[in-house]
Amino acid sequence: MTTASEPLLSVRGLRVVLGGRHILHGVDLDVAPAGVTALLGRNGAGKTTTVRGVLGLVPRTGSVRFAGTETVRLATHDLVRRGIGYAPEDRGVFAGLTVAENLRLAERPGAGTPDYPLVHELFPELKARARQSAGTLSGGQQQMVAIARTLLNGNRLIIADEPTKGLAPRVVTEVALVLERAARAVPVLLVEQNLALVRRLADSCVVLADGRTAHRGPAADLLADTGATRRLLGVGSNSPAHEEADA
Ligand SMILES: Nc1ncnc2c1ncn2[C@@H]1O[C@H](COP(=O)(O)OP(=O)(O)OP(=O)(O)O)[C@@H](O)[C@H]1O
Repeated sequence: MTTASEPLLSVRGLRVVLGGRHILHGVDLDVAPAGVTALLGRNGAGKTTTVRGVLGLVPRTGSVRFAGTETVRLATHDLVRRGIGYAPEDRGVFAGLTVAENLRLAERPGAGTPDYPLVHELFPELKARARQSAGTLSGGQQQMVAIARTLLNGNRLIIADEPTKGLAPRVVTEVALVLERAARAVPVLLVEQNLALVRRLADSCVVLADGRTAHRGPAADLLADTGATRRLLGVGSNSPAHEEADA
């Protein structure tokens, strides 16, 4: 069990080798038991591989403690059963199915009654659009479906991998609202490049560079330090290109 001050997820010295190449050389990160923790880094820094390492989708070494238990040797299905929900970068929404069918497919046997009351409370729009084909939803609404699926099964942590990638600024604002609502219910590890979104949502952040943790701390401190964001992320924290979510 975790105590209130203990991280929900604590990763230390995470290493991953893929195709004979060392991709992660020692990633350290903590996710608090509430709010949003942002995972940042330039393209190719190792963010997605870190998420895949945490979920056991790639062979990894080091320590991955989740809810007080060492999980680095556990299989992915065991981690999922323990309450880690994942919203992948491409959202993984089935375009030919309705919203209700997409949600039904995410119900997990053995996870108790699917928490539709929570999903409908946070996202009433999904109830209203239950019979609509998911392929006809906007990018923001599809992201809502992807996040809602992670909330159905009583998960204790949601990992959202670049939920705003490729979305228009207006849709980024919609996704920010979706994540804000989800984070009221469950802590979120948010992989994100959009610093305006990080500014708006994240309490703390972890920055990766070349497969290592280069910075950890309160998100506000990093974003207030233009020199650090330039050095670590290659952008100024007030760069207009990264302010879309404030619109
Ligand atoms: N299966 C693989 N085999 C070999 N190299 C890989 C594999 N998967 C990823 N890589 C490499 O590992 C490095 C980190 O990739 P990763 O996708 O984790 O970075 P990222 O920070 O998520 O990047 P992006 O922001 O572009 O999505 C990259 O150089 C990538 O080319």
